[in-house]
Amino acid sequence: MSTEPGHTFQVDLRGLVDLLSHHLYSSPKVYLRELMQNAVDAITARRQLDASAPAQIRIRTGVNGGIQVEDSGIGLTEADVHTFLATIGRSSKRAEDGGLDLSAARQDFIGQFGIGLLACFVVADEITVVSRSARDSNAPAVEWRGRSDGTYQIRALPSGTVAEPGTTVTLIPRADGSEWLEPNRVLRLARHFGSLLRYDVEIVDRFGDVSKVNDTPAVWDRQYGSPLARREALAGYAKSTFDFTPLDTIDLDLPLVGLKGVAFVLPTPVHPTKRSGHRVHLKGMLLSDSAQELVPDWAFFVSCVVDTTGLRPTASREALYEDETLSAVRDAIGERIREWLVGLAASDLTLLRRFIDVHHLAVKALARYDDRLLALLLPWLPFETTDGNVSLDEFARAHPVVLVTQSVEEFRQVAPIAASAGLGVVNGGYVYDRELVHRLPEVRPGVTVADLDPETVSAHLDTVDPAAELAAAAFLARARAVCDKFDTDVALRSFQPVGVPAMLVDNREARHERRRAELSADADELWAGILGSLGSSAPRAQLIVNHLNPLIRKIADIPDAALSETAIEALYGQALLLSRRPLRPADHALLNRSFIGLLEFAAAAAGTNATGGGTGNGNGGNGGGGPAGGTAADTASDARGDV
Ligand SMILES: Nc1ncnc2c1ncn2[C@@H]1O[C@H](COP(=O)(O)OP(=O)(O)OP(=O)(O)O)[C@@H](O)[C@H]1O
Repeated sequence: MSTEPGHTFQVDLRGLVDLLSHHLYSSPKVYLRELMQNAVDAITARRQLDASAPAQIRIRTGVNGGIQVEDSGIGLTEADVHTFLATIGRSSKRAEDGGLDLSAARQDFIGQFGIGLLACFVVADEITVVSRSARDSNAPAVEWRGRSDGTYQIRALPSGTVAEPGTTVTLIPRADGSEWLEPNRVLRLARHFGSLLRYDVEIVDRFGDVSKVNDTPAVWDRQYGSPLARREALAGYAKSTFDFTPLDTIDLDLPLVGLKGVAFVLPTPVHPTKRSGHRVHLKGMLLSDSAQELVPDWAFFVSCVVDTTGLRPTASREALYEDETLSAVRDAIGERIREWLVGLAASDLTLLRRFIDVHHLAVKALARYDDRLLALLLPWLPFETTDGNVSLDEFARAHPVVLVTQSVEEFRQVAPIAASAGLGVVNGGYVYDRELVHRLPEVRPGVTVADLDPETVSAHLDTVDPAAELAAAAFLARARAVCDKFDTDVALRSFQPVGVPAMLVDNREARHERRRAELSADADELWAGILGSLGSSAPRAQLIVNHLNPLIRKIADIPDAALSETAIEALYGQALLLSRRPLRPADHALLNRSFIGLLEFAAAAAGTNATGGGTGNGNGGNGGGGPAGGTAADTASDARGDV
């Protein structure tokens, strides 16, 4: 068997550069980060040989329209250049075997992938590296000239050309890259990425003027005259960096991953789904100003800025690599934020109240998963209740039985009536609220929490005396017959406010049950069977008619059956509208029918009055023109057909 000769992959560098520029990096600006990072790493490497070696990084702008980055780092021999610089994917900063096991990347270096220099081809057609090694003092200085088409030249320089070990990288811009190398832009970018770099970087323009890049030590590491001065400095930093003055600042310090920084508590509410961006520096270099993975989801009320040595970047170096370390860091930062909240509850109630005012939604989201926080903060959280917007503790003191609605509309409709009957109701319709209120007894034993159901409301409303109930018997029987069609019971009660003629109390379970029954009626045999087997005996809705309401008293006295039925349908329809629940087609038909029916009666009564019939209320008898004789009812049923 003959063996085919082996071949080597060819790499089209232009294609690779396009790939990086358009898909790996978010912007061409990263070229400067890569250059600064290589310079810092080179100095780190040299200092490992000689702790007193100079640490200078100088960026010269306006050099033939491009830039020059000089460092006093470890430098490269000709062999190093071939091995590391001219081989894509090879890096001197990984384990000795050069493998891609990222966990083996040496702790001290920022780079590790061996592709960073390629980012320079996004803005430059040609990169020149002149270097002299600090490892081998006899090795000549070397010049490498690489082009974006993948070709490079290398030559040894005459001795004496480069006085000191170190490296100088020169970029000459591409036609479409010059804006990124323009002096002011370079200064801004260098400060953006390099403010916390551990070695000083300076920018020298073509007039020789020098600007500083670093802004170290980090604002959280500086010495201040007093805690107040520190607080103010941190607040000033948040203002200039994030454009807000924080409610408070939480120090972050996780020595195991060399992480230090601060979490700023946002002064305004944010939507729980909108996660704030965090500024993450890796060994001083800014990795991202919008990293989201750093804190747990629930902590959406902070924006952090941190510098860490222990986390790893993705290859684009614009996000954090998701691994166990990152997950542990996230948990630890979460724990720190939780401790801060616990601390507030113990020692700074004013700030806690301000925090809860702004972020109660966040805290509610958090308390669902965290029993300790639940115990600590649930009593402080505000809820919409029949006593107004109050904390649960305050509410539970006034109401040993806390009733909670399942929806906002249920609360809107029932709350005033329940309140006047002495019931304490919490609006459970907002996100998390019902779940949290139900957990109150865990925190405050002795308090009872129950869902508000139709029976509870009607049981707390005043019953009417037997004589009045008897007098209304005919009306009630008719009302029950009418409402039975809508799976609704009818009860007569006295309640406040007097102005409400009737209310419909219902719950979601009952509504689902009715919906299921409707579907099962319309479905074919198989589905009807399945839906039928899902059925349960959910409570029926209840139309509670207010005996104190003057209109009800009048309606109860209407002798005419058709008008009385239309009036009952109208009452039901109005209560339905007040309940603000979604209307079904049958509900629309009912509203239409009763409205048109009432208009018919009103028009007929007006006609009777105008012709001088003199029958008083115009709906009392079956006499000529009276609507009850059939006209209105017929029209109403016509209307039913139209819908
Ligand atoms: N200023 C410099 N001084 C000394 N060596 C350098 C310098 N710049 C680059 N190198 C060498 O070239 C190699 C490749 O650099 P490159 O920026 O492409 O990748 P890297 O820094 O190793 O990893 P990353 O892709 O994560 O940046 C480096 O590993 C290093 O050995």
